[in-house]
Amino acid sequence: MAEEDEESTPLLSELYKPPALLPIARLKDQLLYAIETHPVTIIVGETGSGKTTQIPQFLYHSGWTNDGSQIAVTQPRRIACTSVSARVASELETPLGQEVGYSIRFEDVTSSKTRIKFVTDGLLLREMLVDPLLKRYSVVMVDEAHERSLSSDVLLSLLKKVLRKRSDLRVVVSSATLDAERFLDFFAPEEGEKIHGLDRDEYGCIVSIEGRAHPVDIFYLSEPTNDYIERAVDTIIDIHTKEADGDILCFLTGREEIDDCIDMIADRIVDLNPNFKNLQPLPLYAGLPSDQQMYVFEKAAENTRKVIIATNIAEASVTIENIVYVIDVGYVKLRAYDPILGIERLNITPVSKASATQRAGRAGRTRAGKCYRLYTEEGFEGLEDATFPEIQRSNLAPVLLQLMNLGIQNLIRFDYLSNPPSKLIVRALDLLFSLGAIDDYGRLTKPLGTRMAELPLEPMLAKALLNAPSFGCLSEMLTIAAMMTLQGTAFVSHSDTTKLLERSRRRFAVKEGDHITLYNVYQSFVSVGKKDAQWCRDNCLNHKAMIKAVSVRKQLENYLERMGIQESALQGGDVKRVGGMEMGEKVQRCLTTGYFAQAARMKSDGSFQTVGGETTLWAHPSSMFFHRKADWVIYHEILETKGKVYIRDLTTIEMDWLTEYAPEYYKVKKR
Ligand SMILES: Nc1ncnc2c1ncn2[C@@H]1O[C@H](COP(=O)(O)OP(=O)(O)OP(=O)(O)O)[C@@H](O)[C@H]1O
Repeated sequence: MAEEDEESTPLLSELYKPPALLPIARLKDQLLYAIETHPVTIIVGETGSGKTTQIPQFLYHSGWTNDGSQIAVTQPRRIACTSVSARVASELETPLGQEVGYSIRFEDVTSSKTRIKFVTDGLLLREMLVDPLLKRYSVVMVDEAHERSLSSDVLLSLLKKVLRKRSDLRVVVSSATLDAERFLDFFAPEEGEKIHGLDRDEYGCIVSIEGRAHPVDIFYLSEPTNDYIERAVDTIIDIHTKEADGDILCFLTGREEIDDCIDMIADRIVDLNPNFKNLQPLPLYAGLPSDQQMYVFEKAAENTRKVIIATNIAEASVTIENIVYVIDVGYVKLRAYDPILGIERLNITPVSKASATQRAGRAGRTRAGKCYRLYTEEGFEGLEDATFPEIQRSNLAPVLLQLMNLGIQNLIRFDYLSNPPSKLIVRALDLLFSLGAIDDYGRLTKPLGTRMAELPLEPMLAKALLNAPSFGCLSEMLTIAAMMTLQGTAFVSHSDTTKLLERSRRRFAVKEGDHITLYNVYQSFVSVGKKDAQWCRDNCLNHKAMIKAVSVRKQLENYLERMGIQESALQGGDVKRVGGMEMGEKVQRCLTTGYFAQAARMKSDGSFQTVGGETTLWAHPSSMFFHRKADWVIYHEILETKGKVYIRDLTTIEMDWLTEYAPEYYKVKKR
């Protein structure tokens, strides 16, 4: 740290005693020295050694924020930001949002006092649009870098550039695997080069932390299983009936499996001896509204054992108190984007060793634990070391748009940690070009391209929203965009309320499709005064999610206002339904200008066919066109799961609009 801070640091630093049991406590001075003397420090430590919660506090107490700067700690997932920031705030005995805060898309719980900020890696990338050198931060810690999320990979590349311009910035990369050398090598100056007077050996260092909070015993199957859900249920019941107290965390791959597993547990509880009926299953997956995600952190009722059935969102950084038993089925659902067909596939894939280690690490955090791997030890040895980088299997359009807005022109030769396949880059550039975000020379257009990059929405939705004033439907599109950011969490669905949910969906439905239906949901919510939780329950709506939509809509409106985009219709308070042809058609046309590349036509059997006819698609069960007839539609999302390609959020359109709003795109397609 700078010399003028030194007088105040010893005092502060001595005041702070990290939890004595944590292995990282022994390395505090070594760590602080490493960070002070090297621009880049790579931390390799066992799970639970204290990296995420302690390093930011060490830095805070030793003066890295004395001049008003902040420490950013990035996480690949929102749930890690919210839960770990709450933990660090409580260790520092300060209310969340004061000295310690978090920032995730559309939710900023920080203040002018905030010094330690947990932030999703994607959001920190966005911050760079307004603060390209990240000047407000003295240290950026990229946590869970081994997960190789798309945003954290791109962030590392940009941090490498920023470090060359800022000799005062420190980057800490925390990784759970032995990939440390690779990260170090990525940042280091070339052989013979010096940056800020430092050569290759002086520029970065690796600090390893041995040991963990409490031991975890690992158990394997002697024979592989061919039904891991059933095996997981057996294991849960075995633990519950035979093992000492302590909650259970079981990793499955997705929501459907989680729902099945919870149903199977419920069936099994019926047959259990009355002494063992005290088992409380709780789901945890990304699509669950955030207040429901938070239930898993609450204490179980007295004499009750919690069993949390989760996807890999609970895999890293989070600590759920009292988890003693972890069950790992050994699989994860990974997204893989097909650049030829433009489809995202959700493939069930074996986990990597790094993931398996992280999963086991969710036990043994507050006491000794056990991890049951539902595969053999040989199976474990055969796993890949680390997860395949997301940048090599994603739709890159959103991130490339942001990179271009940061002034990075040559996206092919950009300094990636792992190069994305050129097909992915080409597909993304094609899409951005057809949306009008880039010109013939691959430069961002002004103002459309830059505005699309600035809006925190994916490019097609951003384009439709920006086009709304010209159709006279800005107010409606703002609402629709806000509702789309809820990603399907507006309606609450439990298997026991399916019928009720269908009835409620029908109440809001209009023939134009899902987008305007969501608009009607929002308008009805506003018309009952926004506060009525009972009204939401009666309509199978999630009250918290609806409140969020109101806040998101306001934030989007502010973005547009800053861009000078307003519309007289924006007075608010208009609760008239937009089912009538006139406004409906405006919205349909406006959506077509953003989503023309995702158009399909319904066939007589109820399936859909893409424009080129290459792929058969099915309306997702959450869409009104799961049951109803349509002709041409545009859709928001396309996902293949278990060999079937689903489209979500559909709106009907006229075929002619495709050539009217995207003549170039459809000319090329016909050839
Ligand atoms: N919410 C919490 N409640 C109780 N103890 C906690 C909580 N959060 C953290 N801890 C304690 O602090 C330890 C270190 O947690 P931390 O998240 O800093 O570890 P880490 O090294 O970053 O691990 P990982 O890479 O697995 O996230 C835990 O093992 C646990 O003992």
